[in-house]
Amino acid sequence: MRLNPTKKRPFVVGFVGGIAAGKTHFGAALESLGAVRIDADAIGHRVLQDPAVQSRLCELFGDAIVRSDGTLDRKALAACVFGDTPVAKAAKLQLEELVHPRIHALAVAKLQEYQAACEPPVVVVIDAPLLLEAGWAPYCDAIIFIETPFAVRARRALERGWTETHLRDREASQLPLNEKRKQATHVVSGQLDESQVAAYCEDLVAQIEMRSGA
Ligand SMILES: CC(C)(COP(=O)(O)OP(=O)(O)OC[C@H]1O[C@@H](n2cnc3c(N)ncnc32)[C@H](O)[C@@H]1O)[C@@H](O)C(=O)NCCC(=O)NCCS
Ligand SMILES: Nc1ncnc2c1ncn2[C@@H]1O[C@H](COP(=O)(O)OP(=O)(O)OP(=O)(O)O)[C@@H](O)[C@H]1O
Repeated sequence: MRLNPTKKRPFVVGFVGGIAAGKTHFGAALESLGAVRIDADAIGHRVLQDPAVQSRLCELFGDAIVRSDGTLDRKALAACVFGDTPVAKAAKLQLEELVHPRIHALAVAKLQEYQAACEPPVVVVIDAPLLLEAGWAPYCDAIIFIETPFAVRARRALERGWTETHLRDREASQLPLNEKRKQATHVVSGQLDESQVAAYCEDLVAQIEMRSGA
């Protein structure tokens, strides 16, 4: 039996950049053109709801990370793991050792599901803030760095309820921006207006379709 020899493989786009650079924004624009998006933050939040994960987190960080109604307090957990002290750094490693393999397995399963679909999507977007750090680059056909100045990102993060310190603490624990930029295959401004973002994504999809002969 031949297995659908003409079936096209989806083109996988990973977005990287600073926090609040606009990765999800570009991903959503691609989704509106028919792409599907794998959202690593959302998968991470699901993993944190796993009772076995929660119980291990309580062993590691104490019961204060769980609210009185039994749900995990992500803000409290964030306070344990993001910071410049050796204790916070060790705590972040412990959290990542616990959740990253689970996030990775779920994301890869999702990617394989899209790849095996009878009618695979033309584009799969991987929206993973730690795409490079967590070793997901080999899954990507293109890695797009979104270039957005710190001041703009700080304003966006503020609107999300973060302080500048939150932003700096988290960003300090990621790969430096110049390194992310270096490892990318494309660079785009994170300050494009809506119609420019749409035009960029339309052009990208057109190039991908042309390449794959779709
Ligand atoms: C620490 C947690 C509980 C904080 O939850 P919170 O709701 O405040 O943040 P959220 O998950 O929405 O992440 C927001 C942003 O923080 C940054 N961030 C999250 N985790 C990390 C990390 N381990 N290292 C560096 N930056 C991180 C990312 O830029 C992310 O987009 C949560 O981020 C978490 O469980 N992180 C570990 C899992 C992880 O690494 N997720 C990233 C996807 S691979
Ligand atoms: N080009 C843009 N113009 C105007 N606002 C934007 C633009 N790009 C992103 N934003 C806004 O900035 C905020 C952060 O964007 P987004 O969530 O896409 O960033 P992110 O890189 O995915 O963030 P994170 O690092 O937390 O995953 C959102 O409120 C979004 O609507």
